[in-house]
Amino acid sequence: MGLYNNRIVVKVGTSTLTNDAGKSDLRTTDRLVCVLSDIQNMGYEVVLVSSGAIAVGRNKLNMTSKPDSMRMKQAAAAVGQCSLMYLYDKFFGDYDKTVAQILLNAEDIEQEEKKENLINTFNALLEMGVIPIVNENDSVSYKEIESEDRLFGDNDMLSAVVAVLCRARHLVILSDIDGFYDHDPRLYPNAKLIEQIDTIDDSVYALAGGAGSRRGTGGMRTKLQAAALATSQGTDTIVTNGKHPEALYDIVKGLHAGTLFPGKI
Ligand SMILES: Nc1ncnc2c1ncn2[C@@H]1O[C@H](COP(=O)(O)OP(=O)(O)O)[C@@H](O)[C@H]1O
Ligand SMILES: N[C@@H](CCC(=O)OP(=O)(O)O)C(=O)O
Repeated sequence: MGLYNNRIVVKVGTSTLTNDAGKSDLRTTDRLVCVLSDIQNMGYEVVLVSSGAIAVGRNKLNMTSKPDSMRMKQAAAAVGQCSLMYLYDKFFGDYDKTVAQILLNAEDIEQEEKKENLINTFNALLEMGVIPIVNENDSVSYKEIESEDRLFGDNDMLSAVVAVLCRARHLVILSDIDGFYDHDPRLYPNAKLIEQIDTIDDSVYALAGGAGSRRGTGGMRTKLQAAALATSQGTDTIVTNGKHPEALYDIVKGLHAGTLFPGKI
């Protein structure tokens, strides 16, 4: 079965949704919501994979530092997910859009029956013009937050899984940086942006460092893993800067933005 050419999955990371003080970056969030709504008005089906629950919860609970213990992270996620969805519902509502929340963990796609149900739910929502907003089910799926051999790893991988389930033409991973560079630009100021990567092999993984900010997790390594999965199923994957969500207009038109990992089939 082929891909849906008008279907796009967009992943946004914590580092885009929050500012340096750890509070919600309302302007960036609203601009992203505006562009996603506009793209849907242009005839595209949009799925948003959004991180941010732990950071937003942490802020709401006045936790001064990133919680170390699993129970505090899960508690922060439970509080933050609620606030995050309230914000999305409000912002998307301003553009006359309806959103839905889908919280997932690895078991939900490992079992064939659950996976089928999930695909049916996505399709039903998209047919009705709803914008599904997906996150890991952090408050129950401790494996996803902590374990090394986890399937989702973090939301980069989750977004690739969702793009594959939805058979989306495009997966766009919005980060706090313009794309994939030949070195981590935070450590190497002369690093150069790579516009297209056709093969994700060990030499490419060797260029990828970890998370850049206190708020992000995974860094470029998990984005490469996500791109490897999505492109193996034909989905074009783009890593670009979430501070400039207008790039999504170019991407749906097939124009260049950030770093492109072309789909393989
Ligand atoms: N080769 C690379 N190219 C670009 N960024 C890199 C690279 N290696 C490591 N990074 C880091 O990855 C960070 C983005 O990932 P992350 O901090 O997890 O944020 P997000 O919230 O977007 O997932 C960048 O800010 C950058 O410091
Ligand atoms: N599920 C977690 C986010 C985990 C994650 O992958 O974060 P990020 O690297 O900011 O995309 C949350 O909502 O806080």
